[in-house]
Amino acid sequence: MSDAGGSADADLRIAVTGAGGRMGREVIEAAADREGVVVAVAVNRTATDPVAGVPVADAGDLGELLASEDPDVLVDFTGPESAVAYAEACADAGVPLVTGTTGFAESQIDSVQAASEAVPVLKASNFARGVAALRRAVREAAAALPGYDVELTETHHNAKRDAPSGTAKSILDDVEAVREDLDERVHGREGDAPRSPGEVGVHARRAGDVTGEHEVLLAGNRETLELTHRAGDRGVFAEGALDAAAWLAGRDPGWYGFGDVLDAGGTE
Ligand SMILES: NC(=O)C1=CN([C@@H]2O[C@H](COP(=O)(O)OP(=O)(O)OC[C@H]3O[C@@H](n4cnc5c(N)ncnc54)[C@H](OP(=O)(O)O)[C@@H]3O)[C@@H](O)[C@H]2O)C=CC1
Ligand SMILES: O=C(O)C1=N[C@H](C(=O)O)C[C@H](O)C1
Repeated sequence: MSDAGGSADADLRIAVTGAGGRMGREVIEAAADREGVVVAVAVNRTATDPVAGVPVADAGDLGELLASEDPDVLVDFTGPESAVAYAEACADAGVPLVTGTTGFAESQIDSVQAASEAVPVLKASNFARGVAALRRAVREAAAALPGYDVELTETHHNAKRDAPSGTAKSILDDVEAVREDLDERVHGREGDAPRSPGEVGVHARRAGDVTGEHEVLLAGNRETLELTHRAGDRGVFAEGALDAAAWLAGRDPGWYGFGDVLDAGGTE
C-alpha cells in the first residue's frame, strides 16, 4: 500500500527499536522481504546479534543514530517507558514515529502524544487489518443491539506483560462509545458476583504461544452474537506496521491511527 508522504521512488529507510524482541525481529524480517524498505537503524535495550543480517546497536545510542542516519520513520514495539523515551528522541531528531507498543498509563500516552506536535506520530494497539474490521463490526453490532450484555475475552502467549491487551482496551472504548449504558469494566468474576446491567466483562487468558485472539460476545435473552479475530502469526502485525510507516513518512506533524492508513475514517 502506498499513499506515502515521502518520495515514491526512494527506498523507505526505517529505524527499529526493540530489535531483539518478538515484534522487532518480525518487523526487520518483514522489511527484508519487502521491496523498497531498508532498515537503516536497529537498536535493542542492549546490543544483540544481527537480526536477518541487520546489525543491532545499543538503544543508548539511538539519539546519535537518528541524527546521523536520518531514517524516514522509526517503528517501535517495546514497552511503555521506552516508547515514551523513543518518542522524545524522535521529536528531537525530527523522525516520524509508528508505535505499536501497548500497556501505557494515560500519562504515558500523553507523553507520546506530545511528540506529535513536532513530528507525525501513529499509535495503534493492533496493526492487523482484520482487527480494524472487527472493531468496525463491534461498533455496529453494539449499537444495533441496545440492552444486550457485552463480554470480551482475549487470549495471548504466556510471555505477554500487559493485561488486558491494548486491543482489548481499544475494543472496550469502541463499545462504550456507542453504548453509554455500559460504563463499568469488570475484570473477571469470583464469588457472589451477579451481573449488573452497566458491566462489560473483561477476561484475559495467557497460555502457550497464542499470537493473539479477541472475542466479543453480545448476548440478549434468546440469542448470542460472537465476533472473533485470531492472528495466525506476528507477520500480520509487522506488515501492517510497515504499511503504516510507508503512509506516515513525510506527513505533517500530528496524531494518527491505523484507521487513517486504512482510510476507515476512524482511529484504529
Ligand atoms: N500493535 C500491535 O499490532 C502489536 C503490539 N504488540 C506490542 O508490542 C510490544 C512488544 O511486544 P513483543 O515484541 O512481543 O515483546 P518482547 O518482550 O518480545 O520485546 C520487547 C522489546 O522491547 C524492549 N524493551 C522492553 N522494555 C524496555 C525498556 N524499558 N527499555 C528499553 N527496551 C525495552 C526489549 O528489550 P530487551 O531485549 O533488552 O528486553 C525487547 O527488545 C508490547 O507492548 C506488545 O503488546 C505486540 C504485537 C502486535
Ligand atoms: O503482546 C502481544 O503479543 C500483542 N499485543 C497487542 C495488544 O496488546 O493488543 C496486539 C496483539 O494482540 C498481540
